[in-house]
Amino acid sequence: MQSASDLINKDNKATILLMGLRRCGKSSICKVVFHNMQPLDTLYLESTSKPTKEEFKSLIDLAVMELPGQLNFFEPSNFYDSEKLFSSIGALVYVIDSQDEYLNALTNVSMIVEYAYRINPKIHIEVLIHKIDGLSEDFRMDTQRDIMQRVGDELLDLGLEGVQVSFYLTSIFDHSIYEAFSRIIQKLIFELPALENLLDLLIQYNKFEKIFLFDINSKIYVATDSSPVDIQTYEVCAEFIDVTIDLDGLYETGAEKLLLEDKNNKPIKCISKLKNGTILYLHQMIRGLALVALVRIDNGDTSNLSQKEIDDNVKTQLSIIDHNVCVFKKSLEKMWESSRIK
Ligand SMILES: Nc1nc2c(ncn2[C@@H]2O[C@H](COP(=O)(O)OP(=O)(O)OP(=O)(O)O)[C@@H](O)[C@H]2O)c(=O)[nH]1
Repeated sequence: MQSASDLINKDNKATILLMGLRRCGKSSICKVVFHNMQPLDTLYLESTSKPTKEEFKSLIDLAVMELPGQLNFFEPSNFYDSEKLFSSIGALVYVIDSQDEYLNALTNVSMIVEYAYRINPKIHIEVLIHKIDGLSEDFRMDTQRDIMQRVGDELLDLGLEGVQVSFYLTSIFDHSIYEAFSRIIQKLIFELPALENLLDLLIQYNKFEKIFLFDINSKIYVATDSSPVDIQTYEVCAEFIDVTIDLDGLYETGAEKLLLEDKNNKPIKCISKLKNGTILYLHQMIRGLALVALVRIDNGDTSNLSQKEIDDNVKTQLSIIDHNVCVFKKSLEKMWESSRIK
């Protein structure tokens, strides 16, 4: 398995490089995921003419670079030294516009993968089959199969049969782009197995059904427990963050408080009971992260209990959860202090 220490670039950051042909959607993805731009507003984005680099602080410090589609990557460039660039990045994310004729993109991605892999064999190669909102369910699957097959064949022709390429169906108009970026960023987190173990322990000793460790600003989850992710559960938990921020804004001095780290402030917590009895639980962590979980509290046979006794039981169980989450937060702090990528 790849060691994440190999992904640290000169600035000690995990770097993601976004590439793809013109108008495939690279800037839109950056704006929607990292700057909360409304997807429809991306219609007015101008074509990018120079490479851009943005930095984000989350559990790890992350840099996202975008190479404009109009640059011919294989021509000498004033903007970057491609050899240095590829040797310093953790993940290459290549975006393919699935609504457009994509054969050129497939040849382009294969050439880039060959080049990148030769310079940096540890690089993660991720292909986004993007703008799938315009395709029917059946056609999405056909397109994915076709692209995977053709990319596989091209790489085989180039003698690169061992290269691991991951494919994701994405759109900025739903949560698929967040899910894809969550999985990509997780590959750059050295401590991920340890984090997952801790989250599994939380599930084991509490009434959690599912836990996500979210980056509050982007709604990317940097870790989750080992049970499979169901997109609806993700959506409910991600939207709960917005609700919490809005509510906090009503009662506190500013919603941005949740995004900032202030040791003197108490961490923000929010609990909400859904109609089906499930409880949504949010607890602010370190570095702009929040633990968001679905909790199912089982009151057992309540026929002989008064409403007050039932409520007291729920309160007790929530206090135990609070205590355990605080212990998790301390472990997270320790983990981050000794983290290799900061
Ligand atoms: N339907 C649909 N349109 C999208 C999606 N993502 C981006 N777009 C649209 O695609 C167009 C091009 O998007 P950009 O983000 O400017 O593309 P780019 O790859 O950065 O383009 P260059 O800067 O020229 O390299 C815009 O009109 C976006 O609104 C998507 O998921 N679905």
